[in-house]
Amino acid sequence: MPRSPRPRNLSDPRLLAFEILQRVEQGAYADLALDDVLRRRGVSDPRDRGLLTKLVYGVLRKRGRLDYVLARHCRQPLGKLETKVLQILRLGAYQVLELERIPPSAAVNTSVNLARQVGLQRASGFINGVLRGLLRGLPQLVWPDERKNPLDHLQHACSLPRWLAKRWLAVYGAETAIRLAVAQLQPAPLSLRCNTLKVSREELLADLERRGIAARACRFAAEGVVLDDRRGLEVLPADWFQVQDEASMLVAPLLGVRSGETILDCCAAPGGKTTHLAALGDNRLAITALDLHPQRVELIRAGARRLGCAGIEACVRDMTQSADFPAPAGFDRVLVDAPCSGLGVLRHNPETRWRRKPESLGELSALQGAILGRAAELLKPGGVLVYSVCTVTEEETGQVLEGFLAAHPQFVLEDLREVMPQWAELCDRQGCLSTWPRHPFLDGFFAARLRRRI
Ligand SMILES: C[S@@+](CC[C@H](N)C(=O)[O-])C[C@H]1O[C@@H](n2cnc3c(N)ncnc32)[C@H](O)[C@@H]1O
Repeated sequence: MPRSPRPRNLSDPRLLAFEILQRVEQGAYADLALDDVLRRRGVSDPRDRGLLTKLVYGVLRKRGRLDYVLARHCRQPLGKLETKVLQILRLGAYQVLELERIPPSAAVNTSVNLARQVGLQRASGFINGVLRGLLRGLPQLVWPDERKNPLDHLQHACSLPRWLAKRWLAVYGAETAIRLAVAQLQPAPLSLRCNTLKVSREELLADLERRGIAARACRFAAEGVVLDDRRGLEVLPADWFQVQDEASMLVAPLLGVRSGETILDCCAAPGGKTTHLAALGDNRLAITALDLHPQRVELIRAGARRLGCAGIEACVRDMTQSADFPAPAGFDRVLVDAPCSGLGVLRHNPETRWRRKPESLGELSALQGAILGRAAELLKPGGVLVYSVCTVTEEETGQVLEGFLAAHPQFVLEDLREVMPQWAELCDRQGCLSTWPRHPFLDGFFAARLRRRI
């Protein structure tokens, strides 16, 4: 007689991780799915919350490594397995290979139990067999050699999809590509942008120190703080900071806003850079913040309210369409922080590496070009236009820029090494900001500053 499914412990981190990974498989964003589960299921024990976060992000980041090892102990190709079974195998393999504090036998047993809890008792013997085989084979495990076979090393040891491994190898060479890929396997540091409308970075750091919470100033971003202790998020007043990666904090200052100016932020949601611009302008700017999605425009408004930003008007607009609003050539400065592949923010959104396909880069490039062209019409002669993306693929950076400059001879590219000499080491040969590959521990951001001739 088949055994009946085990009763579910609804706050079991492994069960919740399995559910989240299933949702991600169906298209959800890992961070949103995780937040949603933490909120609705009330996982109160901080250790359970920690394990759940580790399991979800770890499996997504290291999927390439896990699959390499699992494939050696599974008679069928992994692609032929039922997705739910593969997910449980990955969760089990992740605990065996990467979580030293979980005894390997416990990792196997809890995986078998998990299979029973989710109605996969028929696969529990198979899961047990594969994971026990993996355990036995661990002493013989050899990763592809980084010198002899850097492509396989990037794919399997560094967990990149093969197409991306090939690209990075071609663009950066083996050593740099591997350094970059290894850095993207680490969790991102928790960095905050200090809201200078309310507090200075020195005051914020001093406050954290008084509370015994370890934190330090970011290296490049003037308002940036890295928190070594997540408790900082709970003790600081909510209007003192915005969670934001250091590389993302480098974009708004490139506009060089001045008090009283009119600013257009074309792709503004959720508003990290809009609120940064408001702070840089000391709340004395008129900022029009647009985004395609109404629910995301709400996020801009909520962020502005929380941080005490004035002068922001947030509206729903499709920037690829020629609309009657905003008025042509009306803005002193324009930011196009365009929708992109997100291949520079793999530490924050680890599912992107598996979701993104090389075919989509051409479409994104066309979309970015269309938005940039429309944005250019809205800038005053003599004004500054900043184009930025959280990726560094040539299609979405150099090619967009080249196409734009060819079609808009009234624009010139400015050299950011002159505008921001303190960030010269973050700039490429054209004088555009390009954090990778020199700084693999920042997110991969690209930004170019253009000026419209008078
Ligand atoms: C990289 S995100 C912007 C991040 C934002 N600047 C920040 O710092 O918080 C790109 C945004 O572009 C928006 N978007 C996509 N297509 C658009 C379009 N055709 N017109 C306007 N916004 C668009 C997306 O909804 C998304 O919010």
